Order: sequence, then structure tokens, then C-alpha cells
Amino acid sequence: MAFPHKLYLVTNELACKGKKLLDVVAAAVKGGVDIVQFRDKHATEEVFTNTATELQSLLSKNNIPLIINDRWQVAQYIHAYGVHVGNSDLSPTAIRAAWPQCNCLGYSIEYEEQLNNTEIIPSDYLGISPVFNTSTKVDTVREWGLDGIRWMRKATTKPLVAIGNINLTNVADVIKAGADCVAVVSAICSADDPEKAAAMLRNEIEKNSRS
Ligand SMILES: Cc1ncc(COP(=O)(O)OP(=O)(O)O)c(N)n1
Ligand SMILES: Cc1nc(C(=O)O)sc1CCOP(=O)(O)O
Ligand SMILES: [Mg+2]
Repeated sequence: MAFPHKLYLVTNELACKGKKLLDVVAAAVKGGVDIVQFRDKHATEEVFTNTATELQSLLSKNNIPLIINDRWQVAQYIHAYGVHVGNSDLSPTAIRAAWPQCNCLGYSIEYEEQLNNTEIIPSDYLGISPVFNTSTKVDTVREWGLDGIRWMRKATTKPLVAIGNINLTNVADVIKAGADCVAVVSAICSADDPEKAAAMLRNEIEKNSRS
């Protein structure tokens, strides 16, 4: 599966600092985000499904794919584009079996050994989890750093999505190290002007991409 996306917004309502989540997502898309993940680790199933449905409606009008974090059954129910899972979630192989129509399956890589396991095969992109330590997600194993991106670039041909404390000061290095796409929470959600923040990140990515 082709993965042409370069700037990936992962949502976090708290990080939006009082701004409405849907307004932040709409602004981010105007600025140049080309894929969005709805992530809320605490919402009830009902609230999660309602917000996911609103996002799906907003994003489909803009032809932007919506990925759902963890809750693949909600993703299937709302006809989202795909789902992102990690080591604590249902495995990519099991998701493919349960939801064959899933268009895009993302899988977090925390350990080098994961690249040798069969879960890589059904995955459409790999999340480099995390590139840099971040206060947005603290239950991480270790940071990969730029050397980790370079290592992973050599170890696999799968599209690589870098995540974790990426912002305007380090995004060029992350791309130059071999990431295909950059995923951010705070750099856009917490910005006073999310559209401008997205546009500046996108510009840096374009300037430093191989193609
Ligand atoms: C693009 C992207 N990469 C990594 C993650 C982390 O997923 P996971 O390890 O399952 O952790 P949680 O997000 O579920 O806390 C991600 N969500 N998105
Ligand atoms: C959702 C998520 N996953 C991570 C991982 O390492 O797998 S880090 C992260 C949060 C990234 O937030 P920020 O851009 O604010 O650092
Ligand atoms: Mg998860």
C-alpha cells in the first residue's frame, strides 16, 4: 500500500488548551496536515465514537484520511481509513483478519526485534516510537533518536512515521535521517495558531524530503 502522507496530526484534546478539537483539526488541515489520527485514551466508547464520527465527516470533505488509535472496532464502524496499534493492542495480523477492508494499518516499533516479527507484514507503516522522549506520552520504552531512524531506514522498506517531541527545530533532521512522515501532537495542537504551525512544519518537510 502506498503511503504518500508527510505531516500527520495525532489529536489530544488536553493539548489543545481550550481550543475546540474540531477547529484545531480543520486549521491543521488548511495548514498542510495530510493525515489525522484520533487518539483519546480515556473517552467512553460513546463519546469516542461521536467525536470520531464528527472528525470523519470533517475530514472526508477534505479528502484527508482518518486513522483511529487503538479502537479498531470503532474505526470499522465509522468507516475510518484505518487504525494505529502498538504492542499493548490487538495485533496487526488479528486486525487484518477481523477487518479485511482496513485501508491503512499503522504499527508502533519500540524494540529492534519487532522488525523480525511477522506483524510487520500486515502493517502499512511503522511508527518510530518515540524518536525523542515526550511528556505527551510517558509510557515509552526508550527514545530511538536520529540514529534509530537511520537504523530503521536501512532495516526495512516499509514507510516510516516518526513521532515524539518533533517540532520546527528538529523536523528537518528527522526527515534527513530517513523518516517518510512526521507525526505530532503538541507542535500543532498546542500552538496559538495551528494552521500556521502546520504550514511551517510542512514547509520544512518539503524542503528536506528526498522526493
Ligand atoms: C503515528 C503513531 N505512532 C505511534 C503511536 C503510539 O501507539 P501505541 O504504541 O499503541 O501507544 P498509544 O498511542 O496507544 O498510547 C501512535 N499512536 N501513532
Ligand atoms: C501518541 C504518541 N505516540 C508516541 C510513541 O512514542 O509511540 S509519542 C506520542 C505523542 C507525541 O506527542 P508530541 O508530538 O506532543 O511529542
Ligand atoms: Mg495503542
